[in-house]
Amino acid sequence: MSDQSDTTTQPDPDTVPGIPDAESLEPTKRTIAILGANGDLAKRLLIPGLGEVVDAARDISLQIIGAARTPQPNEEWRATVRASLEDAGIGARAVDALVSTTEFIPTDASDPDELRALLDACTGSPILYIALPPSAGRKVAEALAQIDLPDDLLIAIEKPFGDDLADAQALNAALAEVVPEERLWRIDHFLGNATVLGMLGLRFGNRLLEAGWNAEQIEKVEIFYDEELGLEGRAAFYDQTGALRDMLQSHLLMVLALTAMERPDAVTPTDVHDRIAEVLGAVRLWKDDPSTARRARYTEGRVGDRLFPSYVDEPDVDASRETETLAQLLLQVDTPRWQGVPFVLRSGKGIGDPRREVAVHFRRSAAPTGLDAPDGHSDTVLRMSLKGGAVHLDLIVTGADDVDGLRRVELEADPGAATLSAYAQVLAGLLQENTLLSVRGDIAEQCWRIVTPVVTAWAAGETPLEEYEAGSAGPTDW
Ligand SMILES: O=C1O[C@H](COP(=O)(O)O)[C@@H](O)[C@H](O)[C@H]1O
Repeated sequence: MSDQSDTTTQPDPDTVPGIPDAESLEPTKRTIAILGANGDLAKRLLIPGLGEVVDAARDISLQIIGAARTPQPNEEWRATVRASLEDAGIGARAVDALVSTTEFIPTDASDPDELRALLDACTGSPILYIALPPSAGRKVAEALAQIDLPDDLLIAIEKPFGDDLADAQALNAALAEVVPEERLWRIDHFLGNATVLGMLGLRFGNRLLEAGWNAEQIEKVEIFYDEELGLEGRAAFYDQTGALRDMLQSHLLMVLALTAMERPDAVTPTDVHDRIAEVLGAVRLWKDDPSTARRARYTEGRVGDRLFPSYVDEPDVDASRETETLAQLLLQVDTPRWQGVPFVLRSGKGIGDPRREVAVHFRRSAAPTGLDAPDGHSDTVLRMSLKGGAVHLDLIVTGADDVDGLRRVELEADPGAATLSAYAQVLAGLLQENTLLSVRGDIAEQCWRIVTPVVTAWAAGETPLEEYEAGSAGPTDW
């Protein structure tokens, strides 16, 4: 039985540490040169994200340079930038400032001389933003290693960070030849999600939760990020990537890390990253068994008012590839705090009524006989939404006139909408030179280590690729 209480608590934002405040950006003149500027990511997320930061912070001066191998007239590029910003609802002042200064420079990202020319064209402190497929990152790093670089250069690189563990290690080594770690941002926009970093405030700002955040009190943790979206024309990227690499290997493991890590001494990049690395170092597949990981892909179905073809019939999909559109991992965290607690991570595309939350299921209390909740679920559940940041606590209470009539009520704490989207929040960190919301190199490698046995088992065909109808809830019997 579920019941919506009207009890709403509003946490004081000042007590929740972490997310950089866009209003507090220092006046800076920067140029961000985007390698892969004609890609979907640049237009759909990166340029709008930069627009959001410029819109929110009046004192930042940013120039965007688009760079890609295929030449593009400046006028065409400016129109692209304008459309991308306007479609995202960026204010006219920021749109005009960014469009009036942007230019396009044709660049072969593996050619040292062309990279040198690109950096020379930057009028502000340069940021080289690598928005290219994982295989291209190393070539860029190797080309950069052959030229003199400006001392103030920052490098950002998009996920997935490499194709596998060995590739991520090689990419880390190549990038380390070019810039020190504190000038390198591995982008994972989930770190800018208000819920994810807000986890620090929620967990460590509430003694009640802090005291019960362990295996003695918690039965299981679910981290779900299902989406209604399907392939959306991204076959070139997604068909070689799949849900495990696209969502779980990067984003959902970061969410797990913030959920399960020990308390950092301070919310500084070093302290937080050390705690993240430590907890991820203790994560393994449940009982080290790759068959606990599951995969599936959608078949034809209706999602809302859209009719999805089967994944294999989507344009440019190679049906022989066995790409999964939904992946689930069952993990254990081998720290004293989490012995025996399963962590379920799942993300799927083409899901109707998708769940996007961290759900912490507390163990059942030893209520006296006769006080069991009528629906059989007497456990308390804390749900942290990964879309919007609201926190819900499902509690069991006694009915007002009936001491053994238990019912479930839901308390909601909604911190309200963040000024910046998750993507823009991470970009604000980059423009502020704050690495808190960047994925440190060792952390990126831990993420790959965790999923490697699954990648291997799936490549060997050891786990069946199941099917679910687009628009359904996905497989529910796992
Ligand atoms: O990085 C990615 O994330 C999105 C989901 O994040 P959202 O903030 O846009 O909801 C996912 O759709 C995409 O496949 C993936 O590459």
